[in-house]
Amino acid sequence: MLRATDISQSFGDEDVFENLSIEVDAGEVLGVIGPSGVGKTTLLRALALSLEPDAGTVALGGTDTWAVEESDRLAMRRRVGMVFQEPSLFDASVGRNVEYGLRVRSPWTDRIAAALGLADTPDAVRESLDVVGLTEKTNQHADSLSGGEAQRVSFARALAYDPDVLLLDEPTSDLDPRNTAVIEEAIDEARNRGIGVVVATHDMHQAERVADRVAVLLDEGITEVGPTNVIFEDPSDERTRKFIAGELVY
Ligand SMILES: Nc1ncnc2c1ncn2[C@@H]1O[C@H](COP(=O)(O)OP(=O)(O)OP(=O)(O)O)[C@@H](O)[C@H]1O
Repeated sequence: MLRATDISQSFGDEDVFENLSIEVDAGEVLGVIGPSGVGKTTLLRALALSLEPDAGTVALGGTDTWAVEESDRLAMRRRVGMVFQEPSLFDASVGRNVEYGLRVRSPWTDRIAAALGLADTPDAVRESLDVVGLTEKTNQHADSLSGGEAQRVSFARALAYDPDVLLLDEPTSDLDPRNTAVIEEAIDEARNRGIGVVVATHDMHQAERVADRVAVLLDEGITEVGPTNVIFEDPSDERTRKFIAGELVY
């Protein structure tokens, strides 16, 4: 579905990663774990097509995203949803915030819907808010939400437009256990819908709970990628083993 091949990125004289390859399939959750500052966010920005890597390719559905016209790349970018560590909602209702991802409504379609007496909230908005347990807050203003609820709305917004791939950058690092559990269930639901999900997290337990496969990103690049139970119980790379055991000090 989404595949980065031999990508390299540096900022000034700092190499973030070199010749890194990673892929996520439809309907699988890939965890990316690694210490803070190792380049998880940079990797996700490359996968989101918002950063063109210095070298290598990023292909979506087999098409090299940086070899196509800008307009085609923009269309491809819309097939990749992203949820950041900090939720950022607009100055509008919860429903409007989620609906933004759909980009199908306009004042004109609003007027038609009102004239015909149709429901004001599109099904995709209702269903996405249902996944994160917030349908009852559809008409509430976004600025009245708690941080955890705001993050759940950010997730619903990304889910609403049915992306092929969903990239989550430390989606629950500021959340309490209850909101974290809701997001993790929503990740499950995204997988069930056939979406390829990449979750970057420094919380190894979260990766163990939600991921089908895990990639371990250390200073040397990706030391190992494999099924979650193998990475946590029987890694083949010594640096992976040390990282999982908490023996690598950063
Ligand atoms: N736009 C940029 N310009 C310069 N340096 C950058 C830029 N983006 C990232 N970096 C540097 O690249 C390195 C990797 O950063 P990145 O945010 O990708 O790491 P991370 O693993 O996501 O860290 P964290 O878990 O703390 O968010 C850091 O040293 C960071 O300072």
